Amino acid sequence: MQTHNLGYPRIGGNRELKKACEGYWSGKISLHELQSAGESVRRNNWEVQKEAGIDLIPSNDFSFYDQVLDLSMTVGAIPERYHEVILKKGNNELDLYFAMARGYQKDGLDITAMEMTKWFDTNYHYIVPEFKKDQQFKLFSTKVIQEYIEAKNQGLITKPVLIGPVSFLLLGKEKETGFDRIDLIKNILPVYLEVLKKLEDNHVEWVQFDEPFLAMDLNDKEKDALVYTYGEIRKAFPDLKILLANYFDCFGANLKTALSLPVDTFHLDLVRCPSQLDDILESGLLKKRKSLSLGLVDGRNIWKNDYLKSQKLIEKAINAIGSDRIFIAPSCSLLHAPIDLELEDEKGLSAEVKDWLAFAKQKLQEVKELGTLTEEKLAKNQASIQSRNKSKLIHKNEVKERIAGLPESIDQRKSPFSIRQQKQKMALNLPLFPTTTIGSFPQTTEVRSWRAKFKKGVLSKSQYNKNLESETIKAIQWQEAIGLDVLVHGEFERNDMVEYFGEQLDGFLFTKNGWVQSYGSRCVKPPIIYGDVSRPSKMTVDWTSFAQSQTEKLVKGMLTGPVTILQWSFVRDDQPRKDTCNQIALAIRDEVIDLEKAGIKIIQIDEPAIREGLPLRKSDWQSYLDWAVKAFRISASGVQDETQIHTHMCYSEFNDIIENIAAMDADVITIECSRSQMELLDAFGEFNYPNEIGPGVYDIHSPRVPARNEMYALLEKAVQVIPESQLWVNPDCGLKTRGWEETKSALIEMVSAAKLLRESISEPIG
Ligand SMILES: CN1c2c(nc(N)[nH]c2=O)NC[C@@H]1CNc1ccc(C(=O)N[C@@H](CCC(=O)N[C@@H](CCC(=O)N[C@@H](CCC(=O)O)C(=O)O)C(=O)O)C(=O)O)cc1
Ligand SMILES: N[C@@H](CCS)C(=O)O
Ligand SMILES: [Zn+2]
Repeated sequence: MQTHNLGYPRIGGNRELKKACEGYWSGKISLHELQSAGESVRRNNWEVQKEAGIDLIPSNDFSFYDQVLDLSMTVGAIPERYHEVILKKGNNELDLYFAMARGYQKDGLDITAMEMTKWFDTNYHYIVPEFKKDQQFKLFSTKVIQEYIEAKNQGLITKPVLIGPVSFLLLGKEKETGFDRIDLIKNILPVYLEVLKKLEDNHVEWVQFDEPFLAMDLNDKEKDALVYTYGEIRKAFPDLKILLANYFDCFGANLKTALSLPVDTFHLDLVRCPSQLDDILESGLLKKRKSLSLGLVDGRNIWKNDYLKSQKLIEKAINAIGSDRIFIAPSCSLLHAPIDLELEDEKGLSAEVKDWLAFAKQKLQEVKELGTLTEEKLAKNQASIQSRNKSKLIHKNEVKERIAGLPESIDQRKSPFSIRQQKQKMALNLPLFPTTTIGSFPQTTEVRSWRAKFKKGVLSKSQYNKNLESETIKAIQWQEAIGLDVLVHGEFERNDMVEYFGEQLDGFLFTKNGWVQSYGSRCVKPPIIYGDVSRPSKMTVDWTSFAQSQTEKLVKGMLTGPVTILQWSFVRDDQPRKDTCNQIALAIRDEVIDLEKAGIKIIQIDEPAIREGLPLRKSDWQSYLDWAVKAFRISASGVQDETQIHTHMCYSEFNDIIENIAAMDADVITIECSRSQMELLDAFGEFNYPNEIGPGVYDIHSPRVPARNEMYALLEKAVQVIPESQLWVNPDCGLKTRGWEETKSALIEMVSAAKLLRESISEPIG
């Protein structure tokens, strides 16, 4: 048996790449320094994998921002609006690349960024490729070849990783009507062949093609595209060894097509879909000499692998096809795992708990050990597994009893929306097109440094709180001054919208350095849910009440919803996710009720991850949606009719789940909309969505400041779709990643756009 890896985290053990990119963007470091930082991350990653004894190590899994954007650069899918960036004096390929990712607002240019969306059901975001009807492709960036040569020069023959052409096209978006992007397969394939030729010239042995759309529902045309693609690649490169990777779910109905492809190895995610090993072995469709890559080590979670379970799957495969035809691997790229458990000290994670966990580096070790499993290693592993199974830390009777005793009506508001809306209009007295923001204000270096100093014990708790109070007061005063209608406290006390709650809830652990890339240079540190969840005390009431005490205007309470906390944490795997979600929902429900008791009249429960949590196959959607929607409703329904519940979602397509969003029955939903020019709103209009909506008019992912008329134009589009009495005005998402200067300018413009709209509505028609 051989071992291989599908991809390694590229942020660097101490987030070196994040710091280098941000340094380059702010002009603090040179291009050369940025490139050296990249080189050093790659060298280190290759070393770590080599030391772990992995046989086939990936290359081209590194990226300065996103692997899908890298591929858009490789195949020259560069939208026209960026062509000017190339021409501007002093700009290099990376400047163009970053302009596509982040927008470009200098040298007299003002270019919006490309859209960003979720990578399958993960919390990683990719930059959406843009295609036109007559889209031409040509080899533009040779990064994949350069990185292969770079590793080779370091004495390592790597396995370059490329997203396969079918998945690449499907990940993208048609930017004009009248064509289907999968029809571009014939145009794009020659560029892949050119890349493979260059790799072959450099004596490449293996290439990994990721085709994760194999885990989704594919139509016949898409399946035909797969057959065509890999047939052509095989024709052109009869000797190239090809590993075709599918992950995040079963091959399902695509199994027959997949196994017919002329590739050498099929990678299976046996964590998400262990039953597919039987399906494949019993199908009789696996041709002689084809091998299987068994994705046994969970690339999406942090629990130690259960060697006994893995051993059973390995033995089954060996008995059927022999060990020569087997690779051992993680289930997917390790991009989604934190890097190194050894960076955690005992103060954060107790020795008992640490023994239950494996991060990316430890997962490499697991892959290696599974490839050569000895009795001794198995016994040691089973001792850890038993220690976790039997631990007293995990179970809390009072939590289980509360869940078991919940009444049927636990997810019901007192009255239907139409009645609540009237009562809320009376109680809140808001103008037409109320303006608000989504919660966070800039998390400046200063705010973060206070927290860092407080955590290190350099700043006292009272001084830390005083600093946060003064930041909150400034934010409240400033919001009042520019005329926003519903204010927020700014979330300055929060490191992250999930981690902050994880730190306060029982049943959660958090790490010091367990960073995972979320998008570009932005990382998150997902908490670990290891046991039954409960809320030992109020989590947000003090800060919200403090903010409310500073103003006569309404301050919106700000919570993260149960599905999002679940989705953005590493979740225990010893009970169904639904059960864990309900426990979190009750904790949030208690917080909502406490906020109401403290006099807070509007409470937002963010659920940006509801869409992302959808299973990949439509047939599995409804059972997920049923429990996810119910968990949100449990969290939201403990309040009086007059209390207005908001929810917020970003990076989501809503068309196919609009009924379920309506079933959440939030009084107001704010959604990200601006990058898609309000396209996302159509689903709400077509469905006659009954409750109130705030479509985002300001793209908060880009440093560019939208002008009043730009936002006004978006609002004009919105009033075509949504009745006036239901429409709110707000940015796409929170403003924590932005600086104050751009935030202030943009929000002043936004308020002014809302005022203009009010004026235009009040003028008599004709
Ligand atoms: C809304 N989004 C979120 C997602 N997932 C989450 N878990 N949280 C989210 O908010 N998914 C979808 C989107 C993704 N968007 C984002 C947006 C922004 C970030 C982000 O800003 N990440 C920060 C890290 C945030 C954090 O935890 N900050 C800590 C400080 C950590 C730190 O760097 N400390 C420094 C010392 C600081 C100093 O001295 O100045 C250090 O350790 O070296 C905190 O505030 O305490 C990022 O920087 O990447 C993520 C996802
Ligand atoms: N309240 C959060 C939502 C992000 S999705 C924020 O404003 O950052
Ligand atoms: Zn958001």
